[in-house]
Amino acid sequence: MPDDLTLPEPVGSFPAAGQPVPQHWSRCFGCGDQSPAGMSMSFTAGEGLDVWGRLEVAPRYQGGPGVIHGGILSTAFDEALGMVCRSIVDGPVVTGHLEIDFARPIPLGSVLEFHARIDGSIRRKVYASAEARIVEGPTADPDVVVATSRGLFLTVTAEHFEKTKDFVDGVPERPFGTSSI
Ligand SMILES: CCCCCCCCCCCC(=O)SCCNC(=O)CCNC(=O)[C@H](O)C(C)(C)COP(=O)(O)OP(=O)(O)OC[C@H]1O[C@@H](n2cnc3c(N)ncnc32)[C@H](O)[C@@H]1OP(=O)(O)O
Repeated sequence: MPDDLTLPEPVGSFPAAGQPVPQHWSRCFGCGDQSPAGMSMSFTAGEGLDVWGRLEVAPRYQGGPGVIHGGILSTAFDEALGMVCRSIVDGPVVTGHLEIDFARPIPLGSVLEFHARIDGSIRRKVYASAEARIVEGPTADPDVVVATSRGLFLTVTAEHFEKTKDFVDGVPERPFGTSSI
């Protein structure tokens, strides 16, 4: 992380502390309410440049026997870190780099709480970090951090999605999306 980062003021569009942070896109796999196979994560604004997120670990998120798939957990962190960028960016961001440390197994049936914060920004780059705790479920302990993450997000313009925006319901000539099978 660069040592010349700044911590901007929150943007006016970011909700007040304790208020829901709305989905950024209804079809988003992480937070969208029109993504039936998605994760339906919800978010609340924190006191500063931070958000709280919630994920119910459904049985279909299974990786190893009885535990969450690491890719699902990575997706949840991606979403939480992207969401906190909204505290300082009034426009779209995309993930440039994402890293995860998996500290404890997370059983299916858990409810995970994410706390994500802005570490700083410079030019188009926003650095954020987060941790996750199990707050409900068989091994719930709000004092134990079960995973941590850091990410770099880049602000982009609407033009970034220009070539893909017509594919929101799938690629028409390819009924199974972009797969060749
Ligand atoms: C409505 C609200 C929604 C907000 C809420 C959003 C929540 C969404 C949550 C899900 C988000 C996703 O999963 S998004 C999907 C996954 N991500 C993607 O598809 C992105 C694919 N990658 C790209 O399109 C591109 O590589 C970009 C846009 C990330 C960067 O390309 P670019 O725009 O040409 O930028 P570029 O000039 O290369 O780099 C700009 C600066 O960033 C640095 N940089 C770029 N990439 C990296 C990198 N991986 N690691 C380190 N540094 C990097 C460069 O060194 C440079 O630093 P310097 O010279 O300034 O020092």
